[in-house]
Amino acid sequence: MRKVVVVTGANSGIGLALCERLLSKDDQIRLCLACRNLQRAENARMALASSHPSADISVVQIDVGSVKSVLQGAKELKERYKRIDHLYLNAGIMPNPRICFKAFITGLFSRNVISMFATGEGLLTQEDKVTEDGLQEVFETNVFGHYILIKEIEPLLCNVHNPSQVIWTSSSNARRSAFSLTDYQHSQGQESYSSSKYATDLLSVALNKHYNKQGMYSSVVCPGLVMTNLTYGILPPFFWMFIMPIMWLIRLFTNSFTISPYNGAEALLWLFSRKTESLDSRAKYHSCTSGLGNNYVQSYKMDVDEESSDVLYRKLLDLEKQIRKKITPENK
Ligand SMILES: NC(=O)C1=CN([C@@H]2O[C@H](COP(=O)(O)OP(=O)(O)OC[C@H]3O[C@@H](n4cnc5c(N)ncnc54)[C@H](OP(=O)(O)O)[C@@H]3O)[C@@H](O)[C@H]2O)C=CC1
Ligand SMILES: CC(C)CCC[C@@H](C)[C@H]1CC[C@H]2C3=C(CC[C@]12C)[C@@]1(C)CCC(=O)C[C@@H]1CC3
Repeated sequence: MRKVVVVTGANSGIGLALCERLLSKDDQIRLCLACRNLQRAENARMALASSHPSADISVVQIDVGSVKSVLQGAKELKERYKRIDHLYLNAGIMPNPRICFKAFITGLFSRNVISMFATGEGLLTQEDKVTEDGLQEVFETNVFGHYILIKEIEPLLCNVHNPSQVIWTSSSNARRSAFSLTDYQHSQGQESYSSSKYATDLLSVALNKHYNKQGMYSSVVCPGLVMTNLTYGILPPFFWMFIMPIMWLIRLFTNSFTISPYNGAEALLWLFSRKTESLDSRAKYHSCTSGLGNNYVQSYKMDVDEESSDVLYRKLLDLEKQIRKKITPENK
């Protein structure tokens, strides 16, 4: 049976590099690019098809920042496939990022300098906004839209005899102190990205608790620091090009400067061939690149506790109910 792989945010950056690497590994897969912009998705599909002419690559329109769009996209997936073997939840945003240069300079002369480069902790703030669904945009895009997608295509993912994998692109920037269960959408603070990635980590643990017995396994990946449209929103491309020699130098001290989308996709690709039984529910699988440019995967225990993960999951179930009522009032 040909494996079905769905990737959100597949038209650029890490998502696109993952698709390219998946097809190079196994061009018998049925690959579906789940993207919000059909033109960008079609361009990506054509680029992938030109290097893998015999591959089965299709597109589905899903804007994870809109529940209506997720419901419509999920309906199309259910019409098209009987099951989904690997669902990569990769789409993500970091809107209006700002660097705190004071924290950067202070960090440079502190003993936490390596960890600062690896996680970006305390260096960035973002400006969030409210979507048409009435949710915080970063939370809806990075977490809730994907959560609804899983719920909608649950029958395609849950099979005890043939388990499926859900793989989240999280981040080393996920931080417990940026997240609060009383403000899990992060409407109050300025670190919505960090908060959303921590929520991803908590949600993945909860999904394993609720779905492993039904044949669905969730894992979390950190791709490292990668040059993509997301990082070009933090500093312009010419600046990153200019400091590239410094980045290679920093790579001698931290393996998290993966830099290219190809390298960043390492752990995502690695998980593709893992047996579900061998996965650790609480591990974050990191793409790593050594000073000499060699790629490998390292797993670290996540800073999550079961109670917080349960509480968040219950809050998401409640929010799901509310949103579904709002969108389809006849179901009241
Ligand atoms: N770059 C880095 O250093 C790191 C990135 N990550 C994570 O990796 C993931 C991929 O990001 P990256 O490749 O870096 O950045 P890109 O901006 O290149 O890719 C993000 C992808 O997500 C898509 N996307 C954004 N919003 C939506 C939406 N509402 N609905 C559907 N798709 C959407 C984008 O589509 P469109 O082209 O239409 O905008 C794009 O395809 C993200 O989750 C990010 O948080 C994690 C750690 C480090
Ligand atoms: C000399 C240069 C390397 C200076 C760059 C300073 C900062 C802009 C960067 C240092 C660590 C970076 C980092 C990210 C963004 C850019 C930095 C803060 C991320 C937060 C990007 C998105 C992620 O998901 C994780 C990254 C961690 C490291």
